[in-house]
Amino acid sequence: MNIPVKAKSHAYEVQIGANNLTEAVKSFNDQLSKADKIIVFTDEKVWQLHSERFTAEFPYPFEVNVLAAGEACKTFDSFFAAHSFLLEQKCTRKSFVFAFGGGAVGDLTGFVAATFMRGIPFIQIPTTILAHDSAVGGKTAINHPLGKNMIGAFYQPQGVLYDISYLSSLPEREVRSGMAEVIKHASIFDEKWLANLMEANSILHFSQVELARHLEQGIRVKADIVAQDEEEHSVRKFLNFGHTYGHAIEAASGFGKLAHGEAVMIGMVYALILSERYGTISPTFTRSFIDFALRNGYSFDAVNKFTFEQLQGYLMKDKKAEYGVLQFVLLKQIGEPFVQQISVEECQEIDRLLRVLIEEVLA
Ligand SMILES: NC(=O)c1ccc[n+]([C@@H]2O[C@H](COP(=O)([O-])OP(=O)(O)OC[C@H]3O[C@@H](n4cnc5c(N)ncnc54)[C@H](O)[C@@H]3O)[C@@H](O)[C@H]2O)c1
Ligand SMILES: O=C(O)C(=O)C[C@@H](O)[C@H](O)[C@H](O)COP(=O)(O)O
Ligand SMILES: [Zn+2]
Repeated sequence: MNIPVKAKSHAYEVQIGANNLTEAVKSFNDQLSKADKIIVFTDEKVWQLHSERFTAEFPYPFEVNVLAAGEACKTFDSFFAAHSFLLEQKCTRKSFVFAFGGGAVGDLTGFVAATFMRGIPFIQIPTTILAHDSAVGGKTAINHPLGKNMIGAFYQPQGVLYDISYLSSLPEREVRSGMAEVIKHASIFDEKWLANLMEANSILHFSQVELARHLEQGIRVKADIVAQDEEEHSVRKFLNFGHTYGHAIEAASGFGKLAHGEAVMIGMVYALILSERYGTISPTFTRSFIDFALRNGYSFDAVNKFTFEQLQGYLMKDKKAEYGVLQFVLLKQIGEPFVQQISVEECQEIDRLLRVLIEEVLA
């Protein structure tokens, strides 16, 4: 199935299927047959698991650059090393880059492609559930120790080739992390979809067919928003639901300690408590959302490792903040997101309420 992403700067497709890698790569034959070099960026875990299969299925000669797994590859050092690799390989503007891995590989590779000789084409080959989100929409970045995704660019891939048969090797923790972004897409888009997820016995053990349905739906939500607002001046902010507090917890923990989706789940609960004050989300719903999260193995322990004061500096670096005032994505109701300015005092009050609620639920 092909899902169009009509971003203003460049329109492309997400080709999603099972065992579709070879065919999907071949669909770029016109461009790839003219490339002077094809480079694949991947990470050490993905390569250890899938190098044999990938090499057999990838229909062109390529050179591979194996990065450190996880957030460790979203650093300035690995960004610089990736550029060195491309230069050593004598890459030019006629070269073509692939990102074969999860969101970390995709974000790093995209930023390298955006900046190498001021921009060369790249294609995303996502291998995680989470990357149904990260591979689409052209946000590329590395982290700065002071904040998440602080150095980056909007740079769209030429295409996204999603062969979900590669997801079967994901450990449960990464399934959980990835499903948090599915829950985010459902929360900002469709009450029935979220209810369906919340009613599932477990969101960690969907069949391939069910999982594909959720991923396709998530990609459609994202593609539709990116088509309206590629560079996050308006509705794209909605895709940041759960990320203001989530990114603060993720950064404070030290990148890679919490998985991105684990942090976003905490951030979504924070945003729901805040939403109770501005719309029709009820405390009962928030409580049922926490129960749903706990049932599926999400943890809120990270919150109590930090004081609000320790999180505040990271919160204030949220990219949506304007003139020193935080903007949160809240829900009027499920499926109806909006952006609200929030004072630091209110932010601190919600942080306190979150801690009380966690204690109550876990008691
Ligand atoms: N650009 C965007 O729009 C966007 C959106 C969401 C998240 N992100 C970013 O994406 C990153 C998180 O993405 P992620 O969770 O995919 O991270 P990841 O790339 O770190 O992958 C998570 C872990 O799973 C392993 N892995 C990957 N594929 C595997 C497979 N098929 N089988 C077994 N193990 C596999 C990786 O080696 C890694 O250890 C964060 O840096 C986040 O900021 C970006
Ligand atoms: O695509 C977007 O826009 C998103 O916000 C998707 C998020 O899931 C993703 O984590 C994104 O990288 C966060 O962006 P940031 O601008 O807050 O760093
Ligand atoms: Zn995210």
